Amino acid sequence: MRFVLNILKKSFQSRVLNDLKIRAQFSICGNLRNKTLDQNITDIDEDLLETNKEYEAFANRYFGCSTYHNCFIIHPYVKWGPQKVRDTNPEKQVKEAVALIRTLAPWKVEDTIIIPLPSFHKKTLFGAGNLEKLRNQIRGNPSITAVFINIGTLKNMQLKELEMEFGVPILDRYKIVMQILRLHAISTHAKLQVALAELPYLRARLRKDDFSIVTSEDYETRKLMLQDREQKLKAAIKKLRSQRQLLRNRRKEMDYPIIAIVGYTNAGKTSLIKALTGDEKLQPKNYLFATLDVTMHAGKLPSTLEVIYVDTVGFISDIPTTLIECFTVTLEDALFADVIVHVEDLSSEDLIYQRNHVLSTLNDLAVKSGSEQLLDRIVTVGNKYDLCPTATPSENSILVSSTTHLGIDTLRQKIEEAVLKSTERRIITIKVPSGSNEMRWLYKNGAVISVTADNENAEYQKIKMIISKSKFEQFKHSFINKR
Ligand SMILES: Nc1nc2c(ncn2[C@@H]2O[C@H](COP(=O)(O)OP(=O)(O)OP(=O)(O)O)[C@@H](O)[C@H]2O)c(=O)[nH]1
Ligand SMILES: [Mg+2]
Repeated sequence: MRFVLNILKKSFQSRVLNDLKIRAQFSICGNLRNKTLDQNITDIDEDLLETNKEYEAFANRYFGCSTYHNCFIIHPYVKWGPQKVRDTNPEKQVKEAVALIRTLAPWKVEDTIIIPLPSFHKKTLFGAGNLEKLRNQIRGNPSITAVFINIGTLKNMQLKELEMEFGVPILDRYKIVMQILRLHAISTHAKLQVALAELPYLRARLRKDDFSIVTSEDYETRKLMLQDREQKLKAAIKKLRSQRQLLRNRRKEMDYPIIAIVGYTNAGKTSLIKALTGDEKLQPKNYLFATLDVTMHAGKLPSTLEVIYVDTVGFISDIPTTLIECFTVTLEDALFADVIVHVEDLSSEDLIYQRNHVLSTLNDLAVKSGSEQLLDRIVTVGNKYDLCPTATPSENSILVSSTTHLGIDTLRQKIEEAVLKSTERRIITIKVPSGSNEMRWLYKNGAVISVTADNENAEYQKIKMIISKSKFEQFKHSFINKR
């Protein structure tokens, strides 16, 4: 493989063969053992992801990963009106802002402050009194190297004004989330999506009065550079999309039920899959956006039915839709799942807010893609129950602890019920002659739960098994109708 790669690398010179491996880690199941689903994405221009110096210099000015910061966090919030955020409070939102910065370790938080505002529209964001107070506090503390204003996206004018007022770089949620994604993206797939997510932000920052733009030609060149990059990235992602479609078809052909695990970032999705499958290779991490790649993991349900769990990228509130859209390609896997498991973090102070955010995003995605039926296939899980046994979960949710495995067996049972319903599989008991073709056929095309001797006829055996509606029809057609 490496030899082939080298030849291709040489012959394409500035092009590189990027290897996208969507590897299903079929670790514990009999039938699934040793099967992998590998995909190669080829012919991606290396400039897209690595060596375009001009683009890197331009992007680094805005996303600047080169240095780390000691941040002063300002959480502005609107008390009344349409911009008021519901189901949460400023103190909880500040905690999330702190968690975002900690995810960028060694970045640090120097201090935090909450400021009520009448709206987010003002040129300087804050009124004169607050501005003066903040200016004194920030300029008077030399250890503050950046200010993180905890709102989705600041306007150009606000960035410029505040940078002048405070004398340090100004960051918003888009910038911080981008920074995290840039650091955590490992696979080609994730990197491509992150690269595409950067562009709308950069485009909005591209200004004729930028100090680095001397002539209007500079401005046009950069505009074209962004356009060109966007086209190439979109083409590469389109290719990925069709490859993922192929992969989905292949999975469908294999006829293993697919269970997508979704939820707010850090809710414990990866940990839950680890608990459900026993896959020791999975590494849950206590930071936001630990998972940026969709991975597949095999598991067994109580009846012995083999399923594939899909780990997905976590949701987060208050980031622009352009950023979310870049991850919809990964969420498409969730949309094609047979069952969706929505993991909630019971220990989160912002549980209701996170729940509503996940459900409304799923709802939007389902409506957009015309797959509303998906919303009836959600199993809700209250995770981290060990941390807060007194928490009030949402109705019908299954309480579990992915670390102590409390409630995991009950969850497997619930998932099985949901899978049987959504895939029109059912549990049947059927008598077949021992060692017959019928018996072999059933073993091949269903999940056998148990085999017992038939007391009435020693030549027959009773097979209890799970079988899909279509396979059962096939069985009747090939065997029963011919008896
Ligand atoms: N005490 C306790 N901790 C848990 C539980 N489940 C997960 N955690 C911890 O929560 C943190 C996040 O877990 P992950 O499984 O990485 O969460 P995730 O939802 O996959 O996160 P992202 O991929 O970043 O969106 C880790 O430190 C886990 O050890 C649980 O049931 N109890
Ligand atoms: Mg994860």
